[in-house]
Amino acid sequence: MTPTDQSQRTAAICRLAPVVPVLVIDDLAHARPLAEALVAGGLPALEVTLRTPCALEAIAEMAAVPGGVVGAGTLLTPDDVARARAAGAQFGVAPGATDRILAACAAEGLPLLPGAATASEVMYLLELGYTVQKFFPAEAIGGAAAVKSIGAPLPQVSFCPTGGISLTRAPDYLKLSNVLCVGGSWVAPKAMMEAGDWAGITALAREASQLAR
Ligand SMILES: O=C(O)C(=O)C[C@H](O)[C@H](O)COP(=O)(O)O
Repeated sequence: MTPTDQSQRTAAICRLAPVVPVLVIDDLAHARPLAEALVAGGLPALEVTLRTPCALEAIAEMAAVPGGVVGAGTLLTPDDVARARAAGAQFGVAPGATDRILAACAAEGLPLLPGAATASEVMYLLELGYTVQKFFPAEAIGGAAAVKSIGAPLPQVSFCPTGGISLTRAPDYLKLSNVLCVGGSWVAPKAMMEAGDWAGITALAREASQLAR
């Protein structure tokens, strides 16, 4: 799968809603109700980070939830890519980009949202054909002002800024012409998951899904 094809696919996924929830799932039993709660609130694209032992099983459970589009985040190795694909991930997200990760996603046919934090990183990925990228860690590297500035010389690249973004920060990004959506963990707080407060998570998702772009 070429980088151009991958970018077309990730652009479509990013356009599904203004926010892609970034999920850290510690308990496999949370996977399905969490996905159902977020989809019900209007956030269909879900990024499950491969940071917990049950993450791959969680992806497999969540992939069966109607209306959801489940991807794997924190892809760090080619093995992560292969296992995410096998679990049913429909897209991948990485905090940065290495040649090994890029090659693995191309070989596995997994559309990747590769991470970039500088103009040089954005340009490198653009040369390869990745026109949709994650801007990470967004708040720490200049926030919406940095995304806007990079868009002046590089308007052909669109971003999903992620990292430290909240409901109140999101609008600054979403009004930019080079932002398709933002990623964030705020819609799935650990305490609400542990309390089984799925209605509360649906309410957070609904609030996020109604952000203007
Ligand atoms: O796991 C990845 O692939 C990452 O690149 C990191 C995540 O995108 C951030 O951890 C988002 O989390 P918040 O900053 O809490 O919204």
